[in-house]
Amino acid sequence: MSTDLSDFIVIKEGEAEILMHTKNQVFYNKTQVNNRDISIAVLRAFVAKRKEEHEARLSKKKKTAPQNSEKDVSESVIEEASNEPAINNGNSNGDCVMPEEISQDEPCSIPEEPSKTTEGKGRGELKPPRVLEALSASGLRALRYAREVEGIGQVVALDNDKVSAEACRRNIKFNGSVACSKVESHLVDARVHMLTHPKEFDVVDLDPYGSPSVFLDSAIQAVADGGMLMCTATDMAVLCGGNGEVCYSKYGSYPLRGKYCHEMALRILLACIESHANRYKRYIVPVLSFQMDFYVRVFVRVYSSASAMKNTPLKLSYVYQCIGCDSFHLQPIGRTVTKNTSVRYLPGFGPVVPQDCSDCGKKFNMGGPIWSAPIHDQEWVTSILSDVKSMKDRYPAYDRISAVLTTISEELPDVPLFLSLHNLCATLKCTSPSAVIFRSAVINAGYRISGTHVNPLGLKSDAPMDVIWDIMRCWVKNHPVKAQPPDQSGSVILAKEPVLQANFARAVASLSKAQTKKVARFLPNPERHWGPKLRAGRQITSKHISLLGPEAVNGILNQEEDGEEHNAKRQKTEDNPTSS
Ligand SMILES: C[S@@+](CC[C@H](N)C(=O)[O-])C[C@H]1O[C@@H](n2cnc3c(N)ncnc32)[C@H](O)[C@@H]1O
Ligand SMILES: [Zn+2]
Repeated sequence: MSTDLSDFIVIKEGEAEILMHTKNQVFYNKTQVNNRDISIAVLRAFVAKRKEEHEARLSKKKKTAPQNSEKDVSESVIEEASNEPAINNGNSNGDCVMPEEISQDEPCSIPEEPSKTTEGKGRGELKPPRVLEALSASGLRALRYAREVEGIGQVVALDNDKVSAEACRRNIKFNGSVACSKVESHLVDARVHMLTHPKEFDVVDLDPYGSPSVFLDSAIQAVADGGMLMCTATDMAVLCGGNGEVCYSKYGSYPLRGKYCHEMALRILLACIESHANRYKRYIVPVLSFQMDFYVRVFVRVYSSASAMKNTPLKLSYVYQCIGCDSFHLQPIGRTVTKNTSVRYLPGFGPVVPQDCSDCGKKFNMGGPIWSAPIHDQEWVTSILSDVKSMKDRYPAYDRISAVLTTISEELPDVPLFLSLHNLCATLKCTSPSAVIFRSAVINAGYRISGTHVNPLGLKSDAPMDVIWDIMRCWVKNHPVKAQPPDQSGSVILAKEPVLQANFARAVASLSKAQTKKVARFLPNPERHWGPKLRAGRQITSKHISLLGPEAVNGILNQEEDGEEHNAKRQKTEDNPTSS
């Protein structure tokens, strides 16, 4: 089958160009440029960090074993040859080639037999990191990694859909010699490939339709020690509590429908990845986790250690969420007792809340377990952000990703979930203090407070709930509310006298650094229909409209109508858009 180029349009993102069939048989979502840009930024940081760690290991080894001969050192530690890519992948990617006939079995690249590990012992070299793009569709992401990330090794792109794998191969050829030498495409079930290549990839990227849950067990086994798993989940309705039991069956956690649900989604995904890691005596360390547009994405490093794994229960908690007011409380799963030098691992003390909420008297829902340890490594975040700022032109979604990374860099790292000032005020039926006034009162009471990247109105604080309610009681004393029925949560809360006298005087730290400098932290979507896309080749049904919302579906309809046929049913949908 030869390729007629008039059937294709060329899409360029970053350094990569892909050929998209006008019939749109292969998945491509322009919205995910944010996702791909951040992934490239993290990948760049990973390449640098890995090299740094390797050098530190080398010099430590040299210091602790001065008696060793040079030869011993080179043989007993992982040595470094060159972190340069096999072929310079800067802008000299070679000319684009026209796709010729591509047979299914013909490999596009001419990869040599990949080495089993990239940090080989005794051969004196740190090889460039190997990347697995397990669910690659058109190969756009794999191509961007190969062309844009200096020091990257082989990029293996998988897809179990024949048309997608063919498109990927075509796109590899289309991107020239560097792409051809670095990216290889396989038509295979990603789970089989990952299970049969244990610990062979320094980076595994999962970017599925919907939930990644079925891929996690194999993916966690394919990551090399110290490697990184990157994982997207777009099934936000599941992760955010639409059907708690479905979330439990996929991820092993119950979601709650609080304002913080998107952060909870991130933490459920992390807890789930950790549980898969633990099955293989491994554990994760999150580097960056974010929620954007219609999905969550996490970047975690994966290590093996049976003893470090014992700490997992200390990093997980259940969440009690009051059904009457906005109070929530974390119930850690485990605790430790240290005696002299020995540490005992024990179940957590509980319950951390009484049967009825001590603020409003109502019952609690219990969600989780969630990952309650930090979801980002702030050192990584700072370095990624400054790196992104130093090469603005290389990130098509620079404005959006720098805004998100800025907000993340200011999040309190050790405070899971957040409060919504609007919800607190809705409970009390009072007018809202400004965020600056509320933040000031919290800081003046001796606690910390920050924003959150998932919600412009969310506030993270280490102040206990009784302090938060005391601040609100004091606010209401100066801004009285109309009398409400006595059994309402707000009335119960306001019936108590505050123990703490809130001080609303403006505190210096009440604005974040970004706010002070007027740096953008939340940006609107760049265009309409900035949302999820249907699976490639799918027909649109009313189920899609209810799942994705008419806005997203209308985007697809519009695209199709621009191209070709449209039927009356679709037209009808478009005539009656409602906001999603
Ligand atoms: C959301 S798309 C990937 C998009 C791509 N990562 C990007 O950035 O443009 C998901 C892809 O996973 C593929 N897929 C689904 N199940 C798979 C499996 N078990 N093994 C390999 N590929 C699979 C689908 O065919 C589809 O092309
Ligand atoms: Zn309550």
